[in-house]
Amino acid sequence: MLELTNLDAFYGQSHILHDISLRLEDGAGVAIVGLNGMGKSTLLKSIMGAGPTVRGGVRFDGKDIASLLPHQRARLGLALVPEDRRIYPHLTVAENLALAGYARIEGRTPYSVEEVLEFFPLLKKLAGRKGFQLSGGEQQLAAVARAVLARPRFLLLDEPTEGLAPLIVDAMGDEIQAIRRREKMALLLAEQNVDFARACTEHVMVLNVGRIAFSGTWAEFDADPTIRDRHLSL
Ligand SMILES: Nc1ncnc2c1ncn2[C@@H]1O[C@H](COP(=O)(O)OP(=O)(O)OP(=O)(O)O)[C@@H](O)[C@H]1O
Repeated sequence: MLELTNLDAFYGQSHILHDISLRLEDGAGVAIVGLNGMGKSTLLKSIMGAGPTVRGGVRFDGKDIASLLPHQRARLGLALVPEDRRIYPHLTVAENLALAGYARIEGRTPYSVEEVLEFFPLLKKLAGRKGFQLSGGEQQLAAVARAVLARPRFLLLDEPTEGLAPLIVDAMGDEIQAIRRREKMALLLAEQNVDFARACTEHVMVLNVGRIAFSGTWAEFDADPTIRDRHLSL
């Protein structure tokens, strides 16, 4: 289980996240929604220990991991796919995936490249293509697949649908749901696309200027349209 208690995050003097508490049980799916600049990416990076300065509790299976380096958190089973994708442009899709096989998670055997390509049929057709020959959406799929290959327990996805065509968004949603079911992989998804987020998760948290403005199930979120109007409309 991943647990944040009274977490604050800073970039230099800028205080970005305020008093965030969150529990993500094994296998659970939580979406973090909110407009641009509300702190979604900062929250994921804070969990990974990759960027902001963090104050407060970050616990994994009851152990304090707040002082661990990102690669040490990765070895415990946390995986972050950042917004900017970072696929190696001069390696093929299959080679990009193969690299992830070296990132071992304690107690887990990674999938083979072939197995992961079976989970992502769209990528299978592109296995021999180099990173720079892929569309933005295909690169994003490859980045998600690369994270999945190591079989993380907690997958942190930062706006995977940003700028993608609706067909790829649908395919990605189906694939993420299928993998979650198969692996019991927990998902923390930062998203602006509420429909995609709803399809992939069971719970939702709304961030507003670095604070939790709402936390509940999607049914609770849908039952009160003022949440959406107040926090998700421009
Ligand atoms: N490296 C940084 N240094 C200083 N401030 C930053 C840095 N990265 C983000 N910020 C600021 O932190 C705040 C939260 O940004 P963050 O990227 O977490 O928001 P977000 O909700 O993920 O937005 P988006 O949907 O645009 O990615 C913003 O005010 C942003 O300008």
